[in-house]
Amino acid sequence: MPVTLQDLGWNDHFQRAFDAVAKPGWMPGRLIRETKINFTALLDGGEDVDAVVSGKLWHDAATDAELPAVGDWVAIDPGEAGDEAVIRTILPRQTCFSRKAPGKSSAEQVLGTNVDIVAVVTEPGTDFNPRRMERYFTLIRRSGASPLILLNKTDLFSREEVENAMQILRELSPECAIISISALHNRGITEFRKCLSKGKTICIVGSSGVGKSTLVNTLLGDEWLWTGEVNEVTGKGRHTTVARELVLLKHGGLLIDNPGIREIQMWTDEHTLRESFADLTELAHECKFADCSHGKDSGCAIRKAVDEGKLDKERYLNFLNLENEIARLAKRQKKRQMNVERAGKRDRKVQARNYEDRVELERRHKPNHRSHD
Ligand SMILES: Nc1nc2c(ncn2[C@@H]2O[C@H](COP(=O)(O)OP(=O)(O)OP(=O)(O)O)[C@@H](O)[C@H]2O)c(=O)[nH]1
Ligand SMILES: [Zn+2]
Repeated sequence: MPVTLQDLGWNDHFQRAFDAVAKPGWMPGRLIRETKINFTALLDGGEDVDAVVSGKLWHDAATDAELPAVGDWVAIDPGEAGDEAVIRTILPRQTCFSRKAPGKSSAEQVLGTNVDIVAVVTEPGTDFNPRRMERYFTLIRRSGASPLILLNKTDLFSREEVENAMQILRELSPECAIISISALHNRGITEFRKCLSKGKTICIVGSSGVGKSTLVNTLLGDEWLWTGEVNEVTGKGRHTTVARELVLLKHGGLLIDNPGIREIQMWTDEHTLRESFADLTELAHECKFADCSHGKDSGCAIRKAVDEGKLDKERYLNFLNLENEIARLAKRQKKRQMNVERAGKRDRKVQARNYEDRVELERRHKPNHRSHD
């Protein structure tokens, strides 16, 4: 059966957005792969097409986060015969999963868009860290996606150990679904699959070694459907961890297979951060001093709650660390802004010119190139 737009996550929201901008001949497509020079999009029927970003779209993007990303629904202009297909617009994103780019920059790095569920994989052993989970939840909440916790490697732990870990996670985020699994032994996978209904996009994150690849392989098995090309040597669908890719799952649902988040840093704003610690922010109003640092200051309501055992110490420390993170981020952002504002405009113009030249060049060099003639 041919792949429909609905299978790919299309809905009324995107249809309306598309109808509002589309010119005759334009087609909706979902971006499944990004390379240095172009994107691959899946179209109605499951056919894929390579497309470049329009010069205007490139030019109008104030930040990298506004450029197309894997998961985006876009309007594609196939152009005249012989033209390279062009991405004209990004249809408004329903969710955007991103983080602060690795390193010192404060730029936002988009990991995947229109993601419905972000599954955080952890395990009851050495990786187990409620504080880190808080950080994931903050990122996920900010993206607009729903969080799901997969407690993996349960085959290595006793019932009590697993139940204990589950309990801690439940208290941390009561509204979040938690599934205990063993990716290696195929346990709990059926329950996990129930979350992956038709048109729903999932993204799997977690520390290195926690079992993400094993889980993805278990999930895909030999039944994973690559609508893209097949490797001539192995006869298998291409599955690289280098590029970010979106895969259509045979039993419904889509997976954005992300090359493992090794360095999870927060890209978030003060508001979101405070929201995830709303109870502590509330409590801070009761501190004696308005500028209480919740450290050694006298009359600190938060420290009092810790001392009285009403507030978990870990959560308190996490709260303090997050405050530091906000300050560091703000400082970096400010510094960057000063440098970038001057240089940025100039650089952007050069990039755009290069980009337009390249599009033009490709057009001239590949006069008969079309992806699916
Ligand atoms: N016992 C047990 N081992 C598992 C399970 N899932 C994964 N492993 C093992 O854990 C190790 C790491 O698994 P990976 O799937 O490579 O972990 P990853 O999260 O993809 O790691 P990165 O690629 O570094 O991000 C491998 O040796 C797996 O065989 C499980 O459910 N039970
Ligand atoms: Zn205080």
